[in-house]
Amino acid sequence: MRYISTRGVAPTLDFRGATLAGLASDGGLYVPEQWPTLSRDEIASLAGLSYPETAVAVMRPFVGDSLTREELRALCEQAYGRFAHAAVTPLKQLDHDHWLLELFHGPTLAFKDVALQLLGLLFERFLTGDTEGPLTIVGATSGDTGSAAIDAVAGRAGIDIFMLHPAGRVSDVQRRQMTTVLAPNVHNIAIRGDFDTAQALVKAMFNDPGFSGRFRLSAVNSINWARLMAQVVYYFYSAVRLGAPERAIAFSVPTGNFGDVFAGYVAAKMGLPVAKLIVATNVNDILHRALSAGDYSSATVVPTATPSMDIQVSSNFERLLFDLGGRDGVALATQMQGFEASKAMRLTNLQHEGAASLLTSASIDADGMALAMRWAQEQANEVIDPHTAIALAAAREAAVDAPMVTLATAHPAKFPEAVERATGMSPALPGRVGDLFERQEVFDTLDATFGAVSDYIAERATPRG
Ligand SMILES: Cc1ncc(COP(=O)(O)O)c(C=O)c1O
Ligand SMILES: N[C@@H](CCOP(=O)(O)O)C(=O)O
Repeated sequence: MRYISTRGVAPTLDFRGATLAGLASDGGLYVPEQWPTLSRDEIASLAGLSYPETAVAVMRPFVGDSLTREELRALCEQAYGRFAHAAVTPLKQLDHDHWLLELFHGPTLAFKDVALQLLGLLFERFLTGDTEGPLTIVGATSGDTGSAAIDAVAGRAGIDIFMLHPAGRVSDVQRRQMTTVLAPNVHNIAIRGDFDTAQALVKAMFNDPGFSGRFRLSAVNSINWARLMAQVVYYFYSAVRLGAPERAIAFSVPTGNFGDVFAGYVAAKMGLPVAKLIVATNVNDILHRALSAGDYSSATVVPTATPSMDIQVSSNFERLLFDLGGRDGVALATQMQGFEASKAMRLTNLQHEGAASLLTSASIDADGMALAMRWAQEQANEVIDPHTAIALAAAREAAVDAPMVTLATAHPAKFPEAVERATGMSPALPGRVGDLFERQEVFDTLDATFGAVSDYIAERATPRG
């Protein structure tokens, strides 16, 4: 399998190369040259497989020659062996039509662990015997990617990680899950700005030839293809349990950076019968405006009780626009450069109408979120996190004639205040996070400027060999 950039200029890479590169050198994102497909029989044969076995079957075509089947199996068993539930991503039924897909049984209590536990192992495997010098991972987080990535790479040789989070805009649990990891290769930076600014700074460092020439940069955000590949697996795993390929399944996905829902799009491209993908946003609803009216124009980020989704520039939307727009890298580069300059863009008819056949969207406000939390509690005695509630609210509004799976992306104890406000319940942190509130925190706070952040990293990272 070869990987091409959405902007058409960067070199084509194999899976190992795309994983280590993170972002393409032309500013685009890597995508597979073509979508591999699984036949109906192959999908049916996933029934009864364990999560790691399903992961091997779904990811194998993407990995190509970069790993043998046995190597991939060993990495999946190791990655998913750390999950606290035997099913790794269990389904829970809420009523006749609605299920929750619980994605938060990993070490840091959010869906990010599903991909990042594997990505940490992939980095280690691909760096073994490599002589190009240590990897400098630079990432941006609105709360959950940061802790999952840090857990996945803390203490690993040959890797330094610099994680930017928006100061004061993540929950206490999220912040402490990052800042109390005191491994020498972990560097936490609170920036005076929002997540979009942090993400733009990360991309600017990749795109600055002086900086990226000096350090061997890589990414743990969903700009890294390997992240999305690992997330495709749970769409197959859950759909097969609910009757696919004989019946089509709908998914409602709480969405910010468009990574999780794009993984669902990939599953559909691979042949999984998906009735609908619901893109559920909070009031930071650029994606809802784009999908419903073709208007992808960024607005000021409003802080909400779903901080992980307080995003107005969604990285992975570029992958969708590329695929729907006929995979024309030159045209997409012009479209994206226009957006980067003006913060506004119209979808072409091809992109807008192409999206509508599979994707629908909803913007859910604080009241809608709280109502969904109470409904889950009253209906099924389930305490859900606010991000999950955004998607559940959208799922309950949607007119879709298919079993509906809402992706439960975080454990409610990551956001105790919002849960308590809506339901009166105070969810307890699972024992696996340990004495989080007793540990010492270490992080630095910086202005959200390229100079401040790149100088900070340059002083601490190891230059290329
Ligand atoms: C708990 C939670 N739910 C939903 C999302 C949105 O996912 P995505 O950015 O892949 O759209 C995030 C952040 O990514 C998150 O942390
Ligand atoms: N909500 C995310 C934002 C970054 O998303 P990613 O999937 O691109 O890493 C977070 O928790 O940091």
